[in-house]
Amino acid sequence: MLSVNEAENIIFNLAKPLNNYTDIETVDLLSATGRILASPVISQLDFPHWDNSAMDGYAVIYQDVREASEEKPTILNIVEDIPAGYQPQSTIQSGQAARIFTGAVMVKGADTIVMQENTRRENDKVFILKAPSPQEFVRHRASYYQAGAELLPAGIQLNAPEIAVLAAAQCTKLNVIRRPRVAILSTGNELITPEQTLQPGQIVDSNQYALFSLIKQCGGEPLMLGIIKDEPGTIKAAITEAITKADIVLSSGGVSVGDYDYVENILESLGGEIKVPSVAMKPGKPLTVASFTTPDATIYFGLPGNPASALVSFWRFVEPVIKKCSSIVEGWQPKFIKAQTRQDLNSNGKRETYIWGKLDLVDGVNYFSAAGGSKSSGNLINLAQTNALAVLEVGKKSVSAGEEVRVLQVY
Ligand SMILES: Nc1nc2c(c(=O)[nH]1)N[C@H]1C(S)=C(S)[C@@H](COP(=O)(O)OP(=O)(O)OC[C@H]3O[C@@H](n4cnc5c(N)ncnc54)[C@H](O)[C@@H]3O)O[C@H]1N2
Ligand code: MOO
Ligand SMILES: [Mg+2]
Repeated sequence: MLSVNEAENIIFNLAKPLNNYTDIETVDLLSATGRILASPVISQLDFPHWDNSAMDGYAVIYQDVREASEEKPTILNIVEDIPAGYQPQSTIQSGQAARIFTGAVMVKGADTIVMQENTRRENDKVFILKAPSPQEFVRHRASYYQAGAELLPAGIQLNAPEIAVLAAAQCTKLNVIRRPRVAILSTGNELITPEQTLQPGQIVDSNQYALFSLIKQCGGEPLMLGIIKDEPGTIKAAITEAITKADIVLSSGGVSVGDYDYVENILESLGGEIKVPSVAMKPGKPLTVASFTTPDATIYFGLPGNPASALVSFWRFVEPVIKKCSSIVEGWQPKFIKAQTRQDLNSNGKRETYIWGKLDLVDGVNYFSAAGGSKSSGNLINLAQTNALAVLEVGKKSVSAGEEVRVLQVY
């Protein structure tokens, strides 16, 4: 059986970023949050656009006020009032100043701003009570960014700071990478939808919902193909549809060794190359990964049916693949951190074990608290309100409370 690291190498290498030229769409700025920029943005505007004042105060010539003090103020004549948004008309001469406000355009002739608190006003005269430093509180044109340089590179995710930059640069239409299309199908004769009436022996298809939500949260476009009966012909037809429509396909169930576990054989019969037949991890052992030579080089994940196994497999392997396919340049890899466990954690030591729980940051220390209740991979109830998975590598049978453990952050 492949180790988690071996499986990870194979799976992450299968994932190819979507194409920055052909796999793009144009979106409005207000729809761009979370999207991945397809091409670099260059602005023809300098930032700041003009020399301007960082304070409410007076625009002066430094040489005039360099000796100013409370005892010996420099007295200047005010020749103009400059609010923000106004284009100054005068040129300051020695002995003169202009009243100016934060963000207002710097007046010609002046080179320094004296903040209001260091002045006293008498009619059209200002008394400078404290010498400023040269060029103090002047925000110089192009000191933040020079027109023509790269403002934002391709491959970054657009979040609030980038949206602000794009708004300021008046970029209202953006080329972003299309979302990777991820098909989901649930296999199982026992499955019903959440709307149907439960009959004895049936199980509600929660995996389809969990996967839909996970795909959305990591930037993919989910395509729900529904519940598929455990019949080879039906599964084959559904998988055929899924691999033609999607970049990535996720099925759940039917990958173990039972009489109704058909997925692996069907993948092979459709020309899929089984890259990962199972993984030495708990939960998630029967994870089956195949690649197809469809035009989109579809990657197929046969996730185990047990709800916790499906989610853990998703967080460990599928989420990074969706993010890498989305063409994000940095940060698609899983995020592991060190934390102190609040309880003893146990494993049989045979497979890399993932224990779901909650990560808290208290006074700069990360603490991991394992979820209470049954650790069965059939128990989805105690997955609620968890945000992390503690990892016990093969051979590690326990970590005691207070000791350090490696943790995969999933939210
Ligand atoms: N003899 C063995 N039996 C099992 C082994 C093994 O090595 N030898 N592995 C076990 C492990 S580990 C897992 S995980 C499961 C995986 O089973 P499958 O992927 O084949 O999944 P199913 O048999 O179809 O279902 C398992 C379980 O999960 C429920 N399920 C399935 N789909 C959904 C869904 N969409 N939403 C909610 N719940 C779902 C299903 O009803 C079953 O209870 O195999 C072990 N067996
Ligand atoms: O992988 Mo199964 O995943 O242990 O329940
Ligand atoms: Mg099974």
